[in-house]
Amino acid sequence: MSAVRLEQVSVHFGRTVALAGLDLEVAVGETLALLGPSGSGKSTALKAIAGFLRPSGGRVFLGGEDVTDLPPHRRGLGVVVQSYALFPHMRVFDNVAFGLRARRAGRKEIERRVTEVLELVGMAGFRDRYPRELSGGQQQRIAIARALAIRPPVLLLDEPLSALDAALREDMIAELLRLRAELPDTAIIHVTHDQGEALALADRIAVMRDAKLVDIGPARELYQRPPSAFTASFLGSANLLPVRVLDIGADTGAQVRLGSLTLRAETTGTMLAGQEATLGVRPHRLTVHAEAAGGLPARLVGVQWRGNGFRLDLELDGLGPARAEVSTMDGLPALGERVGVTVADGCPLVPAGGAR
Ligand SMILES: Nc1ncnc2c1ncn2[C@@H]1O[C@H](COP(=O)(O)OP(=O)(O)OP(=O)(O)O)[C@@H](O)[C@H]1O
Repeated sequence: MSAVRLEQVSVHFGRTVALAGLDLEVAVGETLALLGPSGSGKSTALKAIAGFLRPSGGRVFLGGEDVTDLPPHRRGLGVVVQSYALFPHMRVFDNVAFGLRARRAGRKEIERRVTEVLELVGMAGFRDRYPRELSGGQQQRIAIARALAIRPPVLLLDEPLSALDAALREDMIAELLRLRAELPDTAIIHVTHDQGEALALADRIAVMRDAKLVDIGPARELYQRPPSAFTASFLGSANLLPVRVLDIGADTGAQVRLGSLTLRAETTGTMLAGQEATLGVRPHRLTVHAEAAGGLPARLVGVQWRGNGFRLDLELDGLGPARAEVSTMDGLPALGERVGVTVADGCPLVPAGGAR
């Protein structure tokens, strides 16, 4: 049985359609990331599951039970939002005990359970502090402990790391991975617009756009073989380059023509020789060099230093803009000059439709 199931859930705010007939199923113990650009409906989907808003249509099931008409506190879920939302006047212990007290748990059970979840998030020594005496990361750990105290079968996380700085976010990703391993029966739905977070944490990723689900699948599969151009560019920032399919091999993939280059490409779905198609080329799969060295002729129109390397904006002759990532600028022509660009073999062909 699934932990969460949405059947054709729609949410309208006046004339805005925030969610358009979403079907979604999350298994017991599974971590699903809801990924998509701002305004795509991720938070709305999460709020419909939590019961914070009532769908205009469709049904929400938890553990097989129809909870569409139940208020949030009767759904028994753990919820963590971006801005910790701890009670400022309560010590850590009382914050974490809140849900248990609301459920009239006994004093001994509260003591045992709060101690247990504070240990789980590595905050056992902080039980007597007030939220203002904690760092952002520590507050977010307490918010997670508070959500887990009632042993919810489903944990809903709405951008829980977005208020944290980059280094802390890395720590918290490691923390959430550890937590996930310790809670094998808890389903987690994690709303994020950060593809790195989704790839690191999720078993499956659901990509949303304009109130709809675009693609859903195992994280690695979606990344390596994106089923749509939108997912290719959103999950991995792929350049979408026009190619012609020259030949399809049984298991060697396809041979494609990109400008003056002939390349080997991975196929998804059915492709036919002679067909026009789109190649999804991630920035690190482009190599940039002097124009005389061959490849696709282009102009270098932007250079950004990113600490661990450079991001290059290119204008490919006749093919449009593309982005590359290189570790060094040594030996590369200067900004504004002509360059040659080569593309690695093995990039995926992306089915037509759903372009950026
Ligand atoms: N309470 C509301 N009243 C009116 N419109 C709303 C309300 N909440 C959300 N919307 C609209 O619904 C759409 C989906 O919003 P939602 O918050 O679900 O997006 P999101 O994908 O979570 O975005 P973000 O990543 O920016 O949080 C947006 O167009 C938004 O403006």
